[in-house]
Amino acid sequence: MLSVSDAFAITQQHSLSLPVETVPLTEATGRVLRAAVHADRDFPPFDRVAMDGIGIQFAAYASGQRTFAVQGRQFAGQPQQTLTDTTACLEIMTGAMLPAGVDTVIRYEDVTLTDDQATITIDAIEQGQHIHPRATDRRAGDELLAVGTLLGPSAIAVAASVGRATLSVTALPRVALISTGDELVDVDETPLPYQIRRSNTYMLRASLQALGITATLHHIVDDETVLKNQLDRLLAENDVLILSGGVSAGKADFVPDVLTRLGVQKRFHKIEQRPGKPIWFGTTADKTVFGLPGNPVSTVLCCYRYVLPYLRSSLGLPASPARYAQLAKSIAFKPSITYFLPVRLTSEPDGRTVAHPLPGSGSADFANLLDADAFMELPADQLEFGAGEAFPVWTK
Ligand SMILES: Nc1nc2c(c(=O)[nH]1)N[C@H]1C(S)=C(S)[C@@H](COP(=O)(O)OP(=O)(O)OC[C@H]3O[C@@H](n4cnc5c(N)ncnc54)[C@H](O)[C@@H]3O)O[C@H]1N2
Ligand code: MOO
Ligand SMILES: [Mg+2]
Repeated sequence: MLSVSDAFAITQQHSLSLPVETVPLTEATGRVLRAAVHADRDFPPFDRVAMDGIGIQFAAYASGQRTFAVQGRQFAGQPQQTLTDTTACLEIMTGAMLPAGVDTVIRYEDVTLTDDQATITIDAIEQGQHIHPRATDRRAGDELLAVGTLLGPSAIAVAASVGRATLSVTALPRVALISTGDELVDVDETPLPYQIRRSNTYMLRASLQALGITATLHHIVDDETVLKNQLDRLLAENDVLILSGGVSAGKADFVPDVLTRLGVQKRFHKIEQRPGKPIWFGTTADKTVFGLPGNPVSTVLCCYRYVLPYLRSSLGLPASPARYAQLAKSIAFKPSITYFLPVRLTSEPDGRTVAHPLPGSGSADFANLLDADAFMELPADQLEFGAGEAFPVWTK
């Protein structure tokens, strides 16, 4: 049977080639940049006053002068003024252009100001202080935002500052989430004694929302013909189908067969792991199908470990942020398959991330995941896992 790392590699080899689209700056948050953004001017674009106060020529101060006649005021948003009398000063405000002839700024806190003169009250004045010189941060033409940037608040601010009212980003895939099973009723229905409400597709929808993807929800009964017809239609209308249930050994587990008959090429079925062993993955030339095992904990694990990384790399992001944690206490797991242990992560004062095991009562115990916030990946070739040992953790 396939190892976790081989299965992961296969999913990554088949990541989608999504087109580029243009979106308004105000709607670009959380999207992935596909055309670099460059500085249209220097950063800052002029010698910028960094403190409210007075501007002088340092030479006058150096020669012992402490009291300066106030020649005028330079506000932010005004064209540059000139200090014409090199023994006088100009009042200047943060964000203003540095007046010509001024090379040193002294804060209001460090002067006494009367109607027409300012007297410096401190001794430690340095030439050039409180000036943010032109182009010290970035130069015109510099690349500010690279392709692949996840657009967060700072990136949006930088794009705004260089006049980008629109940005080129990866188009979002069309994703359908499909529950299967005759035992399942919708959230607003009252289950009969042998029924349950479906929850997996709602979990998946919530997970995908973090990537900006709004997936559609569907349910299909355990009937081969109905399944085939519905999946045929959903394949035509979407880039990615994510199914839950119907992939194991039961007499109503039709999903793998039906997908094959629809021309979806199986890339793997089953991974050496617990939970989530019966996962199915297949592709066509431009579509991808995940058949996730129906047990809710398996669905969550497969979502965190395979589906979210797949969608991230399809969008142009790193597949998975490498995160590690240390086991809070030792654990034994005998079968030589990868064990994904539900854990609660804590951040310790010494900087460590510690994983507290919450094994729960198996892959149907999804209430356990209310306390767990990640799965720790314990490798197949190890049977005992000691307190303090570090392993990767997978989360939303
Ligand atoms: N003979 C074998 N039986 C099973 C095996 C096996 O290897 N041999 N594997 C077990 C494992 S492991 C898992 S996981 C499950 C996977 O089952 P399926 O993917 O076929 O899923 P179903 O049979 O449809 O349902 C399983 C379970 O999950 C519940 N479920 C399904 N969908 C939802 C949903 N949308 N929301 C909430 N709960 C859902 C369903 O009611 C079942 O209880 O198979 C084992 N069996
Ligand atoms: O692998 Mo199944 O996911 O244990 O219930
Ligand atoms: Mg089944």
